[in-house]
Amino acid sequence: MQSLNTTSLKIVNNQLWILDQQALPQETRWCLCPDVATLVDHIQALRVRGAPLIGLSASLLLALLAEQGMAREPLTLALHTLRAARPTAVNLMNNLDRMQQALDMTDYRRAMADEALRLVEEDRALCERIAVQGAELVKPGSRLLTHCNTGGLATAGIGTAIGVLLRAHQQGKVAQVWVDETRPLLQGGRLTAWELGELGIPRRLICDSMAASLMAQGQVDAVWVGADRIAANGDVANKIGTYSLAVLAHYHHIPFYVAAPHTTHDPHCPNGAAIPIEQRAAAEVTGAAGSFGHCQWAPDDVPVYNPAFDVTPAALISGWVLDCGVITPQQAKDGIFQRPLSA
Ligand SMILES: CSC[C@@H](O)[C@@H](O)C(=O)COP(=O)(O)O
Repeated sequence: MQSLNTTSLKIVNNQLWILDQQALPQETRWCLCPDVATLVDHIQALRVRGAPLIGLSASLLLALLAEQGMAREPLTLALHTLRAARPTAVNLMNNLDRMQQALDMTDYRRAMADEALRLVEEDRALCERIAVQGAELVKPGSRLLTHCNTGGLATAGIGTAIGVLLRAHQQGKVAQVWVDETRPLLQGGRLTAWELGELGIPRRLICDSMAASLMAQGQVDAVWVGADRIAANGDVANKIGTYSLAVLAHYHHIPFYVAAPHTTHDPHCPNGAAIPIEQRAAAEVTGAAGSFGHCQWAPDDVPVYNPAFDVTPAALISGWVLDCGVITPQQAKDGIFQRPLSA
């Protein structure tokens, strides 16, 4: 397969490498993904993460395995194993549906390579279109708040919500980005704080619990987040903590925007309650892991609740900023998300 280079995925000599998003920003470490078990482990450990990137990494690995001579039956098994790696982000399932169609073709080896690379190129283009649409909504001098990480690390392109922040910044409209640290896995504190720095976007890190008082002080002009799945009624699953930001934004009359590619939309999922929410290990909440090793502060025997995502009801969303346009609350109420969307 031809070489490929994105911020966090690369193909060199027909091998897939992922940038370890658990090691950043202290260390830039690339990990090899020679087989399905290794990639599933990287995905579950969030070394590869972000809705679009998970789907792209799985598609690229399948294409490489096909090229290396893997037969249809083991490829089908591999596809099903990858599909189950993480349950919430529907981009994984949507990408794998397309890889399944390629696998069904006579020349499936060629078809899978072409499809995986097409998915990467499409994701790059989708990010660009989201950014163009979103930047128009940003007013000059804005202080924007974002949650989790939605940038080049999480996609093949410039990102979703962070892509919007980048284009708006290039247009001179961003005074500052408030970066939620995003407990428990700190995608904001580790990844977004780093990525915005690399992009030269003025940013200031806060603990998640500080957003409310900032809003009360009038220091947040809009909230921009990504999405892992958009249901048929417009409800959105995204990183845990997103819903509380939406409630806070609503109370303080602050616009709350969701930026995502149409590949994050799932018309078969009727509403947020039907979105499968991944539950994760207690150790992520009882302590923290990082370049310093693992540090635990909670008692060993404390019971823990650790959902990786929450659901923001459509009623709290000011606009769904997609590659195919900005969906308004009225359009969502009228059922636009009940039908498939296209680029
Ligand atoms: C462009 S990434 C959009 C979402 O995937 C992002 O906001 C998010 O929730 C990521 O969760 P993660 O658990 O880090 O994969």
